[in-house]
Amino acid sequence: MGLTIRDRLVAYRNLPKFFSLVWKVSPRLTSYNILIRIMQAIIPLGLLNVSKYIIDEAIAITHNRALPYDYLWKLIAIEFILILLLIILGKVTSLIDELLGERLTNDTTNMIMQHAAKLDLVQFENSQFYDKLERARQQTTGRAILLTHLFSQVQDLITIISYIVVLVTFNPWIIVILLSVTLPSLLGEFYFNNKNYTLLRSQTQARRELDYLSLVASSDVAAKEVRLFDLSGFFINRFKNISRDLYNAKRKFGVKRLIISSLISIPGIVGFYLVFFYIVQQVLHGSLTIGGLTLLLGTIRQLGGLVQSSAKRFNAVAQGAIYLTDYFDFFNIMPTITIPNNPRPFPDPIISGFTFEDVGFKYTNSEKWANRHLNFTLRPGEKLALVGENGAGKTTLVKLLVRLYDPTEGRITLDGYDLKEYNIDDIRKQMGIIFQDFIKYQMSASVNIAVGDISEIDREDLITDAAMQSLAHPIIDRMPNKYQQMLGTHFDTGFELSGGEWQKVALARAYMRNSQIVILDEPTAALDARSEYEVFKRFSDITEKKTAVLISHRFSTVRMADRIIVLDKGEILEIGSHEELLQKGHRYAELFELQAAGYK
Ligand SMILES: Nc1ncnc2c1ncn2[C@@H]1O[C@H](COP(=O)(O)OP(=O)(O)OP(=O)(O)O)[C@@H](O)[C@H]1O
Repeated sequence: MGLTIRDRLVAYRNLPKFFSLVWKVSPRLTSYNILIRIMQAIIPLGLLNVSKYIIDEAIAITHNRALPYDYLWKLIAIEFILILLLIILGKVTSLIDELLGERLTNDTTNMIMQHAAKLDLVQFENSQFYDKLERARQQTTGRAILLTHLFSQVQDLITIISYIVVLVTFNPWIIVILLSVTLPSLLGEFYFNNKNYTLLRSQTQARRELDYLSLVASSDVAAKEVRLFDLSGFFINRFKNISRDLYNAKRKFGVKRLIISSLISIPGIVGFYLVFFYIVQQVLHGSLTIGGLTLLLGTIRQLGGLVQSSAKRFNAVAQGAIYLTDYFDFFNIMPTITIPNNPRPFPDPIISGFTFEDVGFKYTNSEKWANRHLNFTLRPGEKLALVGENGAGKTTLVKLLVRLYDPTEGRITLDGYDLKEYNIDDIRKQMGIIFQDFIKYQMSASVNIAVGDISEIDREDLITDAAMQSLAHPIIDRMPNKYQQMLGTHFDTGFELSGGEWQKVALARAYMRNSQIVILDEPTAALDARSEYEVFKRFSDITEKKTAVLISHRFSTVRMADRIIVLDKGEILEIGSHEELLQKGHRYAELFELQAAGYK
C-alpha cells in the first residue's frame, strides 16, 4: 500500500507532538540545535553575497589599478570566516543531533518500558496491541533519524526562502519560470519515493524471512538440529531464492526510475538555461555586474539542489511521522484492571480465604470458556492442588486468583470482599508465584533468585536461605563464581544450567518473598521424580502456615496437598482430599491408577 499525499499530510500532524517530546528530552540541546541551524541556514546566502562583492571589487581593481586593496582583503577575510563558521557549525550540529538522538532513543525506550509495565496481561495477548507495541519499540532508532531529518528540513526551508527573496527582488518571473519547469521532476521525485516506499513495505515479510533464515542457519539454538537433519543447504537455498527475487525487483525499479527521472529533468535544465540566457543579457546591457551574475547563478543552482533534497526528505519525514502514530497510539492504551480510589487494606492474616463465586473466564481472542462455574474456597493455610489434562484451565484459574485477569462472569472475594476492592500491588506482594514458563534471566544466580523480591537484592543471607530451601544452593555452590555466577549462554561468562537446575533456581524466588500465599504452577516439570518429591516435601514443611496452590501432573506430589481440585474443560469435576477422591473412584482415582500402573 502506497502513501497518498493525504496520508503524508495527516502524519505531519504528529510532528508538533514529536517536537515537544524532543524538547522535553533536553530543552538545552534542542535550543542549541535550533539556534545553530538558523545560523547555518542564513550563512550560504551571506557567502553568495560576499562572493559577489569580491568579484565586483576584483574587476573594479583590474580596471583601475590605483584603487586600494583593503576592501578586497576585508571581503576575503569575511568569506574565510563564514566558510570556517559553516564547517564548524556543521560538525557541531552533527554532534548535537547524535547526542540528542541518543537521549531521545533512551528516553522513548524507557517510556515504552514504563507504560508497558502498567498495562494488563490481557492487552499483551491482543495481536493488534502487540503489533503496536512492537512497532513503537522497533522504531526507536527511526525516531533519532527523524529528528535529524526534521531539523535539516526546517534549516533548508529557511535557506530556500532566503534564496527566493534574492531572486524575487531581482525579477519575480525567474521564480515563476524556475518553479514551473522543475515541477515535473519534483513530482517525479515524489512519485518514485512513494513507489520505493511501497516496494520496501511490500518486501517487509520477505526481508523478515531472510533475517529469520540467516538467524536459524547460524544460531546457537538451532545448531544441533541444523547439523543432525543436514538443513544448512535447505536454508541457504531458500535464502538465495528470496534474496534474488528482492534484488531483481529492486533493479527493475531502479532502472525505470533512472530512465524516467532523467527524461523529466530535461525541462528543468532547459528552463535553467533560459533564465541563464536572460541574466547574461542583463550583464551585456550593463544592468547587472559580473558579481551580480555569479550571485544569481549560484543562488539558482543551489536552490535547485535544495528543492530536490527537501522533496526527498519530505517523504522521509512523512514516513517517520507515520511510525510516530504507532508510538503515540501506544501511550493512549490504558490498563483495564484498575485500582479503586480507596482500596481495602489487605488482610494480614487472611481470615476466611479466597472464594470463587461462579467464576467464568474467556480469553479476549477466544470464544471458548477457559474456566466456567468455579465455586470453591481457598482457605487460609490450606495446600490446594490443581490437576487436570493439558488445557483444562489450571493456569487460568491461578491467573484469576492473582488478578492478572478479571473474571468474565462471577466474582472472586477475599475475606468476603471482591478482589477488585483491594490494591492490586498489595495482592501481588502477598503472592509468591512461579509459573511453568518462568524467565531464565541472563544475569547472576543471585539476581535470578532476588527477582522474587527485588527490594531485598542486597540481602545475601535471604538469597542463600531461599536457595537452600529450593535445593538450588548445591548447584550454585559448585559454580566457579557461586552466587555471582552469570547464568545462561548469552554472555561470555555465562554458565548454562540444565532444565531441572534452572527450575530449582527459579523456585527459590517463591521463597524470597515473604508472602501469605505461594503458587507453584508446574515449575517442577523438568525435575526428576525424586527431586520433585523432595522439593514439595520441603515446600509443605516450610510453607506450613502459608496458603499454597500447586499445579503438577505428578500424583506423588499432588497427594501431599490437603485438597485437590480436578478440572476438566475449565470446570470443577471433583474436589476433595487424596483419600476422598480415591474412594469416590471417579476421574482422579482413574488418573492416579493410570500413573501408578506406569511405575509398577
Ligand atoms: N493467552 C491465551 N489466549 C487464548 N486462549 C488461551 C490463552 N491461554 C490459554 N488459553 C486457552 O485456555 C485454555 C486453558 O488453558 P490453561 O493454560 O489454563 O490450561 P492448563 O490446564 O494450565 O494446561 P497445561 O496443563 O497444558 O499447562 C486452553 O484451552 C488454552 O488453549
